[in-house]
Amino acid sequence: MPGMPGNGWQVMASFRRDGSVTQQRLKPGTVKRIAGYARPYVRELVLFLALNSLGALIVVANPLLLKAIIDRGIVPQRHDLVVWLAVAVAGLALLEAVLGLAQRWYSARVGEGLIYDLRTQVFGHVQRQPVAFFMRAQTGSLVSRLNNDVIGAQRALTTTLSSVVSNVISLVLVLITMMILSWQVTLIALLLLPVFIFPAKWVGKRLSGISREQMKLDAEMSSLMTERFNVAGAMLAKLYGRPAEEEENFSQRAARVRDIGVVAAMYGRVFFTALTLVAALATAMVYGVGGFLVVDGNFQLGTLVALATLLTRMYGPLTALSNVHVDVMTALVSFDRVFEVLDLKPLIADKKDARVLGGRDGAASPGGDLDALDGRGRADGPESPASPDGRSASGTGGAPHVLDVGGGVDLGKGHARAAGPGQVPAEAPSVEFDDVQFAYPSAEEVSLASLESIARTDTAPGREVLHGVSFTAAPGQLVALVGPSGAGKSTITHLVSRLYDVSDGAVRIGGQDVRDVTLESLRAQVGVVSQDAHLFHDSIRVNMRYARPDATDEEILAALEAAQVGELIADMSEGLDTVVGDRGYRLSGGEKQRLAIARLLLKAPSVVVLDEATAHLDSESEAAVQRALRTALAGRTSLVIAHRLSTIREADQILVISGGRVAERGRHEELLLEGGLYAELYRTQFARQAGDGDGGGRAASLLSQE
Ligand SMILES: Nc1ncnc2c1ncn2[C@@H]1O[C@H](COP(=O)(O)OP(=O)(O)OP(=O)(O)O)[C@@H](O)[C@H]1O
Repeated sequence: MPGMPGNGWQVMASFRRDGSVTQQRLKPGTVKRIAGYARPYVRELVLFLALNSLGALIVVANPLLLKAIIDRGIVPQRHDLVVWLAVAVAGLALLEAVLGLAQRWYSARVGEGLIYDLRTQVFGHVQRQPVAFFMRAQTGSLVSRLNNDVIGAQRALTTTLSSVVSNVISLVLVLITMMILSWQVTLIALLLLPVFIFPAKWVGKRLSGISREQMKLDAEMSSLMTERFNVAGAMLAKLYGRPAEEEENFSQRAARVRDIGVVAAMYGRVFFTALTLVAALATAMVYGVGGFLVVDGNFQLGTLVALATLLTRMYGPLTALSNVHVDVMTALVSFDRVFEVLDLKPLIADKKDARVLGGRDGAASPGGDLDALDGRGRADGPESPASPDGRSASGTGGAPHVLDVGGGVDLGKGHARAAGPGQVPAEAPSVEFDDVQFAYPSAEEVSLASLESIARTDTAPGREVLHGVSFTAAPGQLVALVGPSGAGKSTITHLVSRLYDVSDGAVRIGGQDVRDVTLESLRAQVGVVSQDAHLFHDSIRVNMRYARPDATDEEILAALEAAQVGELIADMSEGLDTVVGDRGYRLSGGEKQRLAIARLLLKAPSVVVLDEATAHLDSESEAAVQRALRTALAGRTSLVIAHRLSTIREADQILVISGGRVAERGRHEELLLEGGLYAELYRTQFARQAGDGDGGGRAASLLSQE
């Protein structure tokens, strides 16, 4: 397009950016930190910028060659020179093409390399955040931080840097050359510039506002779709929704997206047209004024053509540079936002001198790096850790993974000690809560306001949820937690696997404070099965191996068998290769929990934390889950949020939790006779199960004796 600045689209993209970023304050040291990321790519960056500068030289060389062709070849009618100069123009074009490819190679290497570095770092760091972080942060914002901001950050080093460097160089060269050729014409051309720059700035501002609005409307429309089209949302819409109203609601949002799209397109076109028009007008003016001078013999024809060509290469860079501060700030702010995530210290991390849980020597983990989940070598290492009293502990290191436990374990009195050798961990540690106070961490401690959709208002420290909870689960004991909703049962279980840290008091496993041991060794010993156990969208084999990567198919099948899902898997045509999870084979609630129990058996932890499923299961699944649980709990110290009468009846100790305190404790029959909260709970929650052949007949009769 004649008079069209080569990088018109790029210029427009720059004006679309949100100009308000320039008001943001960067954290001190951001630029220095970015330089740290650029360091591994210095060689590529230098070569890239050198190639860019060479490209800028060609921008000027080309019009000068045209001038030479006209003034030295065409006008004096020198055929040889015309041919040679034309060949030179062609050669230059070829060189430009090669330069372009080389530039792209280096910019892609630097850019993609940097994206890779940042992305893997952010992923690793986010993974180490406590679960509280994920409860607050919106998955969408988090993924966007991993994608958009990381990409925005790399732009700082490639696109923005290169456009600044090449625009400055080419602009300086173009202006100098034009001045040399004719300072009068150059001045006239420059006079036209404000005619464009000011309206461009105005349209640019409008454009960036429209772009922002467009993104917001797009996001709203997408989230409406995501919410309505996920399984739970679709189900709710089917049961309660009014399709006509849903459609109307959606069409209103889509219409706003459509309308703003039209406005954005028109503003974009106006901007682009103005840019092209000014360059074309300037060209006309140069030809008008310069042509006059050529006719009068004051000016060579070639000079005129060179000036007109150079002119078209002046407006693009000038306009781009007039908005460069927005580009640079956008890129820097992206870096800042990525750094913000990287700087969020994980609330739960290994202490510098963290020991291996149950470790014989309790040696400090290597390196002592707060960020690193160290102690790996020890946890999986050959030395078999032992509990403090010198007995060999299991779960970490040398825990036997033999799963020959399908034969039914007597869960009657003393069930915990019923496990034979080689079946389950030989010795389980005690679990002790010592005057535990706990408040959920405040948002400020665990999250970033910018990752939450609604502005964070609850910066106040969380209200205390547990008040002086003390109890001890002796090795191999089954402790059942019961209590009204919101009493703090789940919270207690979260503290065992250190999903959160206590505010005061201590949680000890085998006598060791969980805060003093490595997370890796802690999680190797503590197995958790939640109510709605999550399975990845992958094969059963992969899901099972998540618990123990080196498990053989035989071991997996044995675990499945012991968890009462062996038959189900055997009936599947693809066996262990069957894909389960969100979009895979649909498992029932009971099957899912049994699969999770199988995963736990494979892990062979010595402490089990379990939230029994409340979902109503038919009596067959119920019995199967119950059998699976017996296997899972045998010989292990277990803390179970109990919803089944059979479990609480078998518990060595029942803790009745109420309002964050242990209100009552004892065995089933003792507590029933006390006639307190437990008896009340029994009446409202569990007595019903007594009639379901759950072995609660005796309990029911006890109650009726009151
Ligand atoms: N992530 C959280 N952040 C802040 N407060 C929380 C969080 N989770 C739970 N709470 C609060 O802690 C208290 C105890 O909740 P918890 O989930 O432990 O109760 P629960 O006894 O397990 O209840 P349910 O039987 O209904 O699951 C409740 O008042 C709840 O509102």
